[in-house]
Amino acid sequence: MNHDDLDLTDPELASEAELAFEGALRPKSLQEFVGQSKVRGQLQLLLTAAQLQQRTPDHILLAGPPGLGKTTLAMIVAHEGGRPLRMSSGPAIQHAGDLAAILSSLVPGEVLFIDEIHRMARSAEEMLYLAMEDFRIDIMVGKGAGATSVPLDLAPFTLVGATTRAGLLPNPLRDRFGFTAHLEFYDRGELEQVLERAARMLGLDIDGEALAEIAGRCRGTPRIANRLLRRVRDYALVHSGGAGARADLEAVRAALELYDVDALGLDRLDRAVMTILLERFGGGPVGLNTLAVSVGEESETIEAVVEPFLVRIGLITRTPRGRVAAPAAWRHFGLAEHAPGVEQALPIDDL
Ligand SMILES: Nc1ncnc2c1ncn2[C@@H]1O[C@H](COP(=O)(O)OP(=O)(O)OP(=O)(O)O)[C@@H](O)[C@H]1O
Repeated sequence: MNHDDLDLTDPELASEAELAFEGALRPKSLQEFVGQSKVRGQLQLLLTAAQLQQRTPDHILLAGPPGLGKTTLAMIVAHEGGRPLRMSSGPAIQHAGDLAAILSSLVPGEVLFIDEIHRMARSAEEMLYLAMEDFRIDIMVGKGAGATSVPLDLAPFTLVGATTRAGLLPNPLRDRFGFTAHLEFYDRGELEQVLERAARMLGLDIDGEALAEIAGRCRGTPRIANRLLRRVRDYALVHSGGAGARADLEAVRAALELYDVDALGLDRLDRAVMTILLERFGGGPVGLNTLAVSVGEESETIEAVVEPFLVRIGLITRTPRGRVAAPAAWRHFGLAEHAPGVEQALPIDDL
């Protein structure tokens, strides 16, 4: 993917170069993993207990917005226990047979990571229940009246599921995870630590003020922090005439302005949602589906990717009657609250 096509603050996008860079940057142990201290403590306990009892750790569900470290944690779970890791994703498992092929080839103790587990086919989900509980699956042989089910024992494994929408998982699946970790957006101090580490690895000489500025504009998300840092590195490199990458506050501001990353780090979609909410609906309340249709996006994306961050930074609130813009939103967009002449909100479609 070309950098020009990449929305710098979209936590779901990643270019090929970026994926390679992410791989190099991924912390390899819980100790190196920055932030999420509660989840880290919980995971450490779960892994140590399993090690003491010489068994495979319980299944783990990682829930939270994109780019907060779910894949990284899955890799750490495997790495800390010295176990092999198999990676797959919900959209790649469209039939029970796809899952059967993966499960039946796992080696004892293997960690199976399924990203976007909420997008797996229903028939596969049902197969997974039995596999998680009894390390067994039933394979259907033949068709129609002559079909029989043949049980197949599996090697004990640990499933690590990742989802941006824990609420979409059926209860029987959710209940089979021994532990659910809810990942939170990172605070500025944590993001500065992520950035400091990445800057060292990139060979970028950057001061504290400059790091703090990037930390404030990356949507509380390490993936975006690392991405912005790379653009700042490019800027610093080019402006030094290739002499060496050194960035200060001024360079960071100039680089991020060039890439349209505003002071709060809002991306195009965030801005589109906020502008519609403020200008067309007079600040709300407005239903999620109406908002999604108005910006031409799936309501799932608005709910899982856009909204959590806007709520977290206090630009919108969720009320029983719909989404409402907070006073800070009017200020950030330089608009007078409940500006005259706004269209009347459409009927509230969903809550
Ligand atoms: N706690 C952390 N400390 C340091 N770096 C981190 C941390 N969390 C994530 N990162 C970095 O952020 C990038 C994205 O992380 P990761 O791929 O694990 O996110 P994710 O939640 O799995 O995202 P997605 O669900 O979109 O795949 C990686 O480069 C990783 O190194």
